[in-house]
Amino acid sequence: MANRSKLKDRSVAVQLIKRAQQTGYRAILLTVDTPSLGPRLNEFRNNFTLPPGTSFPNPFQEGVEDLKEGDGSRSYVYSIEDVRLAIQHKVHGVIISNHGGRQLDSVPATLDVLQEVAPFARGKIQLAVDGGIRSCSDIFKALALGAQYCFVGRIPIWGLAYKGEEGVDLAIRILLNDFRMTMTLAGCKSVDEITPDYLSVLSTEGILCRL
Ligand SMILES: Cc1cc2nc3c(=O)[nH]c(=O)nc-3n(C[C@H](O)[C@H](O)[C@H](O)COP(=O)(O)O)c2cc1C
Repeated sequence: MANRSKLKDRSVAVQLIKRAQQTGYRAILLTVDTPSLGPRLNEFRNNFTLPPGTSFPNPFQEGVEDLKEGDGSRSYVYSIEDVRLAIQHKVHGVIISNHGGRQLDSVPATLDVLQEVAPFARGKIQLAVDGGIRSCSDIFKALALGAQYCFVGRIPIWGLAYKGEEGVDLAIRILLNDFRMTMTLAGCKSVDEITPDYLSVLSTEGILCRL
């Protein structure tokens, strides 16, 4: 099979899922919004490449070139419709993510999407969010808007660059300690107490509303 056509071949995905199942994995996480890599100018400017000897061994033996030609047959949206489909197909959870703002310019901030979809998802499916989470108060806002989970990408990477594994551990500990402090200062004794009542939102008309 020509290497480039692999992503279009659904049987490759089926094989991967079967391998994961046989190996004992109990969950899989699917990225549905990368039919092709976006124009990542920062990565181009920084000459971002995988270090020699690193590759994507699961789908391809040969390297990352495969990702440059996408599978346009997979459509995607970034909205309630995604969540509705996920519920319909009995998916356990959705991560609202914009790949850290690296994939498509001008997509909405993930917190704004979360605010839109959370009322629809409540009680039906779990929500996680990432993209632009830089501080403990960002986590607090995400939980207040209705996320059950909040992920970070760059923060552990910065820790890694600073001091390897120890740096990652430090970055996560700082974030968690600060998050506990934010809860204390906001007067929340448990995560369940973090609700939209703690937020003020500026509407598109410039009006400051209490949620
Ligand atoms: C250098 C870098 C490489 C990434 N590679 C992938 C990837 O291969 N697949 C993926 O789904 N997300 C990838 N991401 C996105 C992260 O999983 C995550 O969604 C994002 O970094 C969260 O945003 P934040 O960095 O603002 O916290 C990458 C992010 C960075 C910064």
